Amino acid sequence: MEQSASFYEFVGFQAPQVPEPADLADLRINVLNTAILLDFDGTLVDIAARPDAIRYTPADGRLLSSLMQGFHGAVAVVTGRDLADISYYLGGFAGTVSGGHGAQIRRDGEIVTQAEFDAERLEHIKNAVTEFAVIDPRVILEEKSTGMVLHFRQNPEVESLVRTFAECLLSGCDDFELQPAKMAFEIKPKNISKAAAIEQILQQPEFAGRVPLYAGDDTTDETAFACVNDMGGLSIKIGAGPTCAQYRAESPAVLKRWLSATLSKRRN
Ligand SMILES: O=P(O)(O)OC[C@H]1O[C@H](O[C@H]2O[C@H](CO)[C@@H](O)[C@H](O)[C@H]2O)[C@H](O)[C@@H](O)[C@@H]1O
Repeated sequence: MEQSASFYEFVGFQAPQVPEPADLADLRINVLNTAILLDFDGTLVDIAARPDAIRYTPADGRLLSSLMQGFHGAVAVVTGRDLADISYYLGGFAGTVSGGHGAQIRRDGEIVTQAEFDAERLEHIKNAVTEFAVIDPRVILEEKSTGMVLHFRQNPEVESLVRTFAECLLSGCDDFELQPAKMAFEIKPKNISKAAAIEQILQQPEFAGRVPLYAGDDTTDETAFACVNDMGGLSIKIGAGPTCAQYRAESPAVLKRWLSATLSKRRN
């Protein structure tokens, strides 16, 4: 039975504590039997003012290429971004990419998974959201092939208004749901998740039999952490906040330094 903190305060005990993740600096992995699965925003790149203002540098591209080489192709980027959008940033990255919070998977340049949903319903949702943003331009819209995001980073005061609007729009809707994100609310198909995408990716020959390591920064990454934890894998939370991940890194820069150092140690 779940007990709230006030129950424990009432009876004079402390609520059970989730263990604090260990420092990433203490983690050593074997490149020969580990698969690398990386979230994108807030994990590989720093969070920016707008979705199109991130800085994905040539050094980031080189790191992914080195990881592909070092981990023999067992490297995937698993992001909430639309596949078309993330492909633009990742350019020539040859590894597996999942977009739309698990709705899409691209492997060897081919889309091997595309979530099914009511396309007509999504069109109506997109139209309504677009009208909302015309009436209240304090939100920035991000259109995806599987959904829509309402960003309010520039105007945090509209958060509850945006939430109420989106909740009303989706009330009684069987196939789409609201997903809170960092300074944004996302409308996405139900029954898709990064965890399901990870399970599918791990069946690919390059990944099969390897210990999955997943790094992410957001509440949307918690299902992925739980998934790899259950498989006996490794999970890394980037930044602050409650998490079920086993390790924590302060920032994308710390994670990238650790990944580079892991590759260098392999060569020595
Ligand atoms: O799964 P991720 O790769 O972490 O993607 C999650 C969402 O990231 C993006 O939005 C977030 O990052 C933006 C750029 O730093 C920031 O401006 C925004 O406030 C954040 O919510 C992206 O735009 C979304 O599509 C992703 O779902």
